[in-house]
Amino acid sequence: MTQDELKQAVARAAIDYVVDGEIIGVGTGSTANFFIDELGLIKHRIQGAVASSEATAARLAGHGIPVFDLNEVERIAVYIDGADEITHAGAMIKGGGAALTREKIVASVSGQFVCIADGSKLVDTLGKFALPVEVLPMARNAVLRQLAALGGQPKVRTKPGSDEAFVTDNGGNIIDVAGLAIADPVALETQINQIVGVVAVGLFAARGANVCLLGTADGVRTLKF
Ligand SMILES: O=C[C@H](O)[C@H](O)[C@H](O)COP(=O)(O)O
Repeated sequence: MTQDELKQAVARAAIDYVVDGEIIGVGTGSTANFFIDELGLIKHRIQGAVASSEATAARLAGHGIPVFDLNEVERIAVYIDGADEITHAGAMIKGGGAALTREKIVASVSGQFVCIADGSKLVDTLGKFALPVEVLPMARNAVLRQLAALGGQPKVRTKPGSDEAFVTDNGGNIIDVAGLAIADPVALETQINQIVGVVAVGLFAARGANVCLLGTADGVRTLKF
């Protein structure tokens, strides 16, 4: 099976976690895109969705799914999203697509976090994937120096084919920290959250996934945490 087929399989399996009549929290990225396409097929069953990025909002709207502003919504039953890495305990690195801050916000008000990922994302220790951190632009270099002190190799993400800093949906920049072997994800998440100028860190450990639907050659595995 190709990686896309594995992503499609978990996206389809995630439909079982959609709660009828509710508003669904929807993540960002290639796996989430497969999920949005599946959600489009059952859109009559839901009230609508809250998006974790402008790209996701556009794709949802393209399927005719009503997109709600989070400020209009009191509670979200379930949040469904991909991950860049996930451990056997449900801690994740997210933000490869730069949507980590809105993803974290939407996930924080959701009852259940269902992670959908192909099998390559399951790891024993987080950190092979460079850890994304969203920062306020004026604090970019100050935060970069503090992140370097943690032992990794931080680098400002640039726009494709350019030396200019990449700009997120929130007007922030992203610093990717390579070379961290993350022994204690909750402790590192707390530590990075305390750096002034950080908007959000792509470690989802204090609030990790409740369920992971993992695409493997033998079918979709369900991990519960
Ligand atoms: O910012 C992007 C998100 O955190 C994605 O969920 C993550 O990067 C995984 O994306 P993909 O499903 O494309 O591997």
